[in-house]
Amino acid sequence: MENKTKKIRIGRINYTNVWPIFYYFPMEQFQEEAEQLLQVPTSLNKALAEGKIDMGPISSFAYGQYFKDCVLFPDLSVSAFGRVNSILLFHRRPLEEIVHGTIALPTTSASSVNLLKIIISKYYGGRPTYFYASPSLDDMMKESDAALLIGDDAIRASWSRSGYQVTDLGQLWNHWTGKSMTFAVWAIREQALRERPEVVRRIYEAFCWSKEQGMARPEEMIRDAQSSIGGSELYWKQYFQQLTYDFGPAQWEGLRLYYQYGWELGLLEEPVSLKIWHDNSVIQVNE
Ligand SMILES: C=C(O[C@@H]1C=C(C(=O)O)C=C[C@H]1O)C(=O)O
Repeated sequence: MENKTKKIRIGRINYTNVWPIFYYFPMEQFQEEAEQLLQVPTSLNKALAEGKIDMGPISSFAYGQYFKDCVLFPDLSVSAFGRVNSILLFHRRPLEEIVHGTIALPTTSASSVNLLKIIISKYYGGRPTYFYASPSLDDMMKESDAALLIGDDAIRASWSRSGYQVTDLGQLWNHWTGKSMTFAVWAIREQALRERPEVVRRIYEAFCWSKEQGMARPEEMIRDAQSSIGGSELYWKQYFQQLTYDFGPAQWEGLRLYYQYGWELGLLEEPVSLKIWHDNSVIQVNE
């Protein structure tokens, strides 16, 4: 029997990058059954770990930390096969020269912060000093050689003519590995899945429907992004087109490599297994 009194709490990342999946999400259909919490990724990661939300997008790195309690939904993610345009490292000198320097990391991110650590360690042999800071480029750069920004903070900073060199981490990952990188995954706590399988299935189907709508008619979403953040119609059109919202074998392959490196470098405590929801059962992806 489903426990019908308990609402499903859905997290929502407060960046434009999730709009193609959330923009048309019919929340009004779930008024009695679900509620939404809008936060930056690290707050949602913590909320999911503590059981304060049940499902929604979290940092892919956070799934690597809490995978024992969670399952991932197929076909939903924020990924890129190359450029992301909103996971950006700003640096004063060429990358090769700053990999032993001081790098400021945003408190909002888990996936990208660890992606940067992996790339610098694995591919540049660097050992920088990292420190965490609020996502403000000017403040971050006061005492560092480089600063990482994600989401809308990165987009705004990329328009600011700061004079810094800019490296796109999605592009860098793809350059070194030839693979896709997944930044956000759609997770569900296994407990919620056990307690409310039917409503969870309907919410998942509504997300898939919303994603189809977002892909098929992005015009209103693009106008909305222009008026709330700025930028041209072309900018947003390309931004949403360059991101991938799927989560299938190509994304799993890139993510598995990311988790493997994360484990090898001691960023993750143990090897991560990818558990994917399928029609109310769970499939383990090994290869
Ligand atoms: C593509 C992005 O990915 C985001 C990056 C995250 C992270 O670094 O932890 C988490 C969620 C994603 O939405 C972005 O910030 O633009």
